[in-house]
Amino acid sequence: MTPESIREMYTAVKADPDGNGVLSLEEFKQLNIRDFHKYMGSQKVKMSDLVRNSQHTWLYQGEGAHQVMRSIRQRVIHLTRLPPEIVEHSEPLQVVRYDQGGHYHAHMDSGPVFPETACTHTKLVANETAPFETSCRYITVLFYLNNVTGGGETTFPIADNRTYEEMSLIQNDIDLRDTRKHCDKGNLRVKPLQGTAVFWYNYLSDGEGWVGDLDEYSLHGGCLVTEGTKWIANNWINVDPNKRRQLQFQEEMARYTNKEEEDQSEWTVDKSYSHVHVEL
Ligand SMILES: O=C(O)CCC(=O)C(=O)O
Ligand SMILES: [Fe+2]
Repeated sequence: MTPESIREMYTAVKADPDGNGVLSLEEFKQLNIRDFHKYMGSQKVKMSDLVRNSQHTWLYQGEGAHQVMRSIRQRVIHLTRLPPEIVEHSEPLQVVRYDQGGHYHAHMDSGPVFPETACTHTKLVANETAPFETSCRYITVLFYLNNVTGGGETTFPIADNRTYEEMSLIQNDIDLRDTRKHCDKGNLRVKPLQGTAVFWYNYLSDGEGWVGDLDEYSLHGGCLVTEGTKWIANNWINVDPNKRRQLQFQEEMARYTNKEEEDQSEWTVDKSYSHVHVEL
């Protein structure tokens, strides 16, 4: 967005009554979601211009979660052969629904990591300020939850393309990242099949047994759903390419989990005395 289009939007949704160009927390809280939807409708945003056209939610898989959620997590631990604590402290399961006409243009699930980049999952524990942030999704496990009547494949436009250069993604007006128009031209396409999954690494190895640079060949997207509905789920495994920060994060999480267990056992003792009624 340009500064002008932001100002235009603020005026349309009456977001900045004092007109100072900055949206304060108080002004944000006063926002009326209806005004916002009305404004978006009036903008006639083209479907193809949206990076994605889908809905999603998150499902907890940690301790105490439903057995189905726990078993998915266990299977991901076996599949990835990673230390369980790395998987256990990763993001929850993201469940996604695309209706007919839905898509997700080609993208990376995670960003490049420079020395001054923080990972979302470790940034609080690392307690460092950083100008950039990314989700540090080392692995993606994508589950297909249904069979899609038409379209909806997962495309990897440049998978295995050893001669890939960034410019070749857009040639003669053909943008290979456009999953509404050009899925048929990509290098690899996976058809959704209920109960199956695809699994890939978003980062290369650093050659020393740890996470290295972003793997540009992991570019992928969801093709246009031409008929029916598409349901998928994503399990992202977060690892900080900065090993020290990842280990510090794991130690902190272990401390936190142990503390919770201690609190829990105190509570159990309390509970066993709960029938004792003491008159004060
Ligand atoms: O819908 C697909 O097949 C791909 C989904 C995806 O890439 C994502 O959710 O990050
Ligand atoms: Fe993705």
